[in-house]
Amino acid sequence: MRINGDMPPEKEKEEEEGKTVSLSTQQPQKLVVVGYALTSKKKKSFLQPKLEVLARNKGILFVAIDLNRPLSDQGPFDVILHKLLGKDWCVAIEDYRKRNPEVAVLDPPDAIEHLYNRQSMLKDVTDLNLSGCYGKVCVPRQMVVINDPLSIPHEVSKAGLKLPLVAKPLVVDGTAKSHELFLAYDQCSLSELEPPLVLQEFVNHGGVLFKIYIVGEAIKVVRRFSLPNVTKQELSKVEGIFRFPRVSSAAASADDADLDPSVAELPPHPLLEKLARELRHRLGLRLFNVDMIREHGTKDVFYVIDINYFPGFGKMPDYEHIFTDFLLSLVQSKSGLLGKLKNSRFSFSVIQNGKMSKSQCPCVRAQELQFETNHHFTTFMSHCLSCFVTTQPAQGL
Ligand SMILES: Nc1ncnc2c1ncn2[C@@H]1O[C@H](COP(=O)(O)OP(=O)(O)OP(=O)(O)O)[C@@H](O)[C@H]1O
Ligand SMILES: O=P(O)(O)O[C@H]1[C@H](O)[C@@H](O)[C@H](OP(=O)(O)O)[C@@H](OP(=O)(O)O)[C@H]1O
Repeated sequence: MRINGDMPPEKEKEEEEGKTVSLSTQQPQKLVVVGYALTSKKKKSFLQPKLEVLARNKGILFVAIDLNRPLSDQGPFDVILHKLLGKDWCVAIEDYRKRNPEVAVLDPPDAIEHLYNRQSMLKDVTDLNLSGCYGKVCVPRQMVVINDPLSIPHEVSKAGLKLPLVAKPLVVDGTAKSHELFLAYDQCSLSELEPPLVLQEFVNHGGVLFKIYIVGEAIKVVRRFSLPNVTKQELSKVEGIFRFPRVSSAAASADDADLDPSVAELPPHPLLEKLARELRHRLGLRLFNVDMIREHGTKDVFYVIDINYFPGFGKMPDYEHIFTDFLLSLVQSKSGLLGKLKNSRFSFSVIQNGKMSKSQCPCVRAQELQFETNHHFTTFMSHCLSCFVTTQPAQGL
């Protein structure tokens, strides 16, 4: 396909081979091929026509990965997007990532796995210190119950958790059951719950929740309806455990609703910037969202209650622009880093010695790696590429 005038012969050849597309300007662009491995539900919500059309106009092509064929026989891909459960997929994509460091695989399966457990999911937030960022970000007090439901009332009182409590299945595995949540008003009824679960203190927040979507460096925050406050009076009168629906995941946005301004005011942007930067780095992920609430009656005390990998981006305003820009930026920063690595003194010493001391590591997570074989070096390259995209440019390069 050629839309515009003359083109150098080598470009012409590339284009005939289907590797480049010409857009409306004079510059032919290399096609960015994005392989995706998503459930049919996720494909439907994410790969909407408005995304595919804009992507095509920007030279990005989405290609479905065939799960019945080896990944290595497919592609070549520039980027892989994936959200599938199961050990087999994790092993296959991890292996592919190691062997193909030039492909931006979003995201590493072990980092995604970290979010599939409601205990580990919030750990990085607990460790954060965002002082001086116009607000405080906490995690509700919570405990994990693995077995023996009859012991829950005693364990809860021993831990000093305050009622009401939100009971959430410990593991989030994409099933409807893993999103079945209960609100418990009294201690005795807690023994009716089915472990393994997390019991989390309910934080009054005025019925509005902030969903902070993170796509690489981009942040988008929206308001959603959430559970109403539980008053002291209600707590003293009501007993039992009550299942509640996925209220904040409904498509209805609270952005245009007539809300109390002190409840509706968005969290300060510098706070969100810092939170996103820290979590991107600590989690090693580029595609996620954070559910955050403001403690009712405060201006700047926030709680993170949930973090989701590859959430419903289709509901994020402008997602098609944000996502396509992100995909293009991945390809650009990747070629920049490869060039730097090839020319750097650092990569030379790694290849020469076949080993790297900890002090030479350009990024935090690479410190865990040792380079005894070429394969190890390839692993590092793959790791470092993802680090480069998620964090600052690596030191020493
Ligand atoms: N500690 C809490 N205090 C107050 N409300 C809470 C708390 N935890 C959860 N909620 C309410 O319950 C809803 C669902 O909780 P959570 O996001 O943890 O579950 P989920 O199953 O992972 O939901 P989804 O994946 O749909 O975002 C929240 O959006 C919020 O309305
Ligand atoms: O975008 P928000 O409001 O956060 O809600 C999402 C959930 O958090 C995700 O867990 C859902 O994705 P999965 O069904 O792949 O887990 C995701 O499903 P979707 O992508 O099919 O819309 C949403 O339900």
